[in-house]
Amino acid sequence: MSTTSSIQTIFRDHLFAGKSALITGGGTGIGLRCARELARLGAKVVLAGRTREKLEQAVAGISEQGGEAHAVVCNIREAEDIESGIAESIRLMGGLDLLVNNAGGQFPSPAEDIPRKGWNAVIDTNLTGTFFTTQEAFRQHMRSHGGAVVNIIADMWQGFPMMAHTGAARAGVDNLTKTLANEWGRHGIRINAVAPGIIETSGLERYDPMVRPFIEEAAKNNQTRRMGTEAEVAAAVTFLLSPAASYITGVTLRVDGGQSIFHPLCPPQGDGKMPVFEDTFDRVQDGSVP
Ligand SMILES: CCCCCCCCCCC/C=C/C(=O)SCCNC(=O)CCNC(=O)[C@H](O)C(C)(C)COP(=O)(O)OP(=O)(O)OC[C@H]1O[C@@H](n2cnc3c(N)ncnc32)[C@H](O)[C@@H]1OP(=O)(O)O
Ligand SMILES: NC(=O)C1=CN([C@@H]2O[C@H](COP(=O)(O)OP(=O)(O)OC[C@H]3O[C@@H](n4cnc5c(N)ncnc54)[C@H](OP(=O)(O)O)[C@@H]3O)[C@@H](O)[C@H]2O)C=CC1
Repeated sequence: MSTTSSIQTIFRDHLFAGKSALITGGGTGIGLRCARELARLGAKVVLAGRTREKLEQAVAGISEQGGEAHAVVCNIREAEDIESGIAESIRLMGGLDLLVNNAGGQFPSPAEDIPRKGWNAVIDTNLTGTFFTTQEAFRQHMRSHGGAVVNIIADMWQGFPMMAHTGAARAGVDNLTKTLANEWGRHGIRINAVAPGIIETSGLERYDPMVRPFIEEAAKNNQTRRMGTEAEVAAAVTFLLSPAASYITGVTLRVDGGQSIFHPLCPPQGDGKMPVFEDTFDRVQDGSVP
């Protein structure tokens, strides 16, 4: 497979040559950025999600940039979808070495107003869906071949006001990350997590526009004084999947500009002096760099 050499990221070419990666929620946002990075570095990728059109558009973008990508329609809230989606991914790629459990979402609501159906939807997606996707990857491939898994969670370290459901689910995944790292290390499997702060993605656009000012205000409460980029999260995920992290398992890496260490005695100030890390995927795609 050839890759488009003009795309610049922090990782060396062919880092994942011969590897197969499944990214849930890979059709958009952070998941798509991870998929593009892994494909650029030589991995075959499967993008899984519920919406075929989004997946196919994403696959076409990766193919145009010289990567090998496939779409698998799969709702991680459905046990049968997970089982068939993992089987299809293994069939398409010839294996499954890397798994990014990125599919997820929630809605803002005061805890007292969360309806049972909404609570269940968020737990089923973020906690139960993540667990059974990982279990199925283990049963169908990783138990006998090893692998590396990264779970995407969130900054819920001080609780998650207005998002009690996702706070509980993501804390569960943080704990699962440690349990599975302990249980499956003997099979050559590493499992880690990444906990993003507030990241500028298509996902934020799915919230009611009335929520946007709150998100922008909240995003100043970190040492960079800005939202994170998809590239900054994807770089952390890629590192944890790579051989450079071969002695790391069971950890959660916070990619939040220091949001989760906010301290009232020294709150973030100023305009933010830390540079943004951006790759050049978008600029190559829109033609602004060759
Ligand atoms: C006011 C201040 C708020 C401040 C908050 C600041 C927080 C900033 C930090 C942000 C950090 C995280 C960001 C992200 O993760 S963005 C990326 C993820 N993407 C999303 O979250 C996408 C948006 N969410 C959804 O798609 C849905 O919420 C959901 C996760 C539930 C999945 O939807 P799905 O389509 O699968 O399910 P349904 O639509 O059938 O919904 C099932 C039931 O869920 C309840 N529900 C859903 N949406 C709402 C809502 N907006 N309000 C209340 N209840 C909701 C409801 O019971 C649904 O069933 P019914 O429709 O039958 O009633
Ligand atoms: N952006 C941010 O600030 C933060 C994001 N995160 C988390 O990062 C992850 C990626 O979010 P982001 O890229 O921002 O947002 P997106 O909404 O763009 O990504 C979520 C993806 O998950 C897919 N998805 C949702 N539900 C399911 C399901 N039941 N089965 C399969 N796929 C599903 C969606 O596709 P489809 O709807 O077509 O199925 C979509 O592609 C999410 O888990 C999110 O909660 C965490 C902290 C902060």
